[in-house]
Amino acid sequence: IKDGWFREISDMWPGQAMILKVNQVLHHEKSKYQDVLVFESSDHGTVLVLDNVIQCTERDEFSYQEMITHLAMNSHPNPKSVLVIGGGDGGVLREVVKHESVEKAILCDIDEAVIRVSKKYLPGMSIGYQHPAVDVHIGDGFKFLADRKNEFDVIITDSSDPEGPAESLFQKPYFELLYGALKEGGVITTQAENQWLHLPLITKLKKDCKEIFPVVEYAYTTIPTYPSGQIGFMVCCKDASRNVKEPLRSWSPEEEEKLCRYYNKEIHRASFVLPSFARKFLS
Ligand SMILES: NCCCN[C@H]1CC[C@H](N)CC1
Repeated sequence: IKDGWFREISDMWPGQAMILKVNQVLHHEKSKYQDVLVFESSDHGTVLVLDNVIQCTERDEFSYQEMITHLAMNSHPNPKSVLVIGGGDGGVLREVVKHESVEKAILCDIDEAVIRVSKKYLPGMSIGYQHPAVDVHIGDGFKFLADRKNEFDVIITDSSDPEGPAESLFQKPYFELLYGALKEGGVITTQAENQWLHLPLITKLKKDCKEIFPVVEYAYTTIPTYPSGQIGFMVCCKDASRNVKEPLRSWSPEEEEKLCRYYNKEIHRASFVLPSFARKFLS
């Protein structure tokens, strides 16, 4: 932070940077895995930063948390057991438990500091931890999955970027583990980066996933404070006949209004529609 501004400078998005005005720093520590910073911004609410990368701001986190969750949950006929890998801020859990079918929601994040800090400074997201169906496991998602077979209907990988603790969550062995941990007809979504910045990585990710899952589709959402203003998701299903681009289940318009600020059944469909420069690599 310099002269009252936070700059998200990284070699993952060379030559550009999101910059947010800082009112005050609320917390800063070196956890076992990463640098953890929380600050009050002038216009984006409280902001969580890990290793100098914006993870979420109160102003626009709902876009990412709703889309990564409901693209998966509404592509499954009856999701009862759900696993979140990463997601320590609790936002995805908050979205998962909006589905009445959920009987068990496990969250596995490697860094206890993110959970601790989110419970203290991000109440609107960490509210997800309060639901009775939720269990929290601190550990490496890769290891957690290794001995879980045929257990989950939906697995959501809400990760940071490939540079850092989440590196293994972008490689093919991880997707083999996801496949094995899913029950029949299971669905996964993963944080799959930005089509303007990471097209080669996303192309490789889709290729790897297609060697494991019969259904693999890339979708994206708009989110102002992420690099280049959007982030994508890989949506995969074990059931070859499932069209994840169409919501299998949906809320009524009234319920949608009450439950979500970004996700709706039309945007579920629209999120898979890609610009030509990306479509030729990702379809
Ligand atoms: N629930 C927190 C979201 C973490 N995902 C982010 C995606 C974009 C990245 N540059 C940083 C992490």
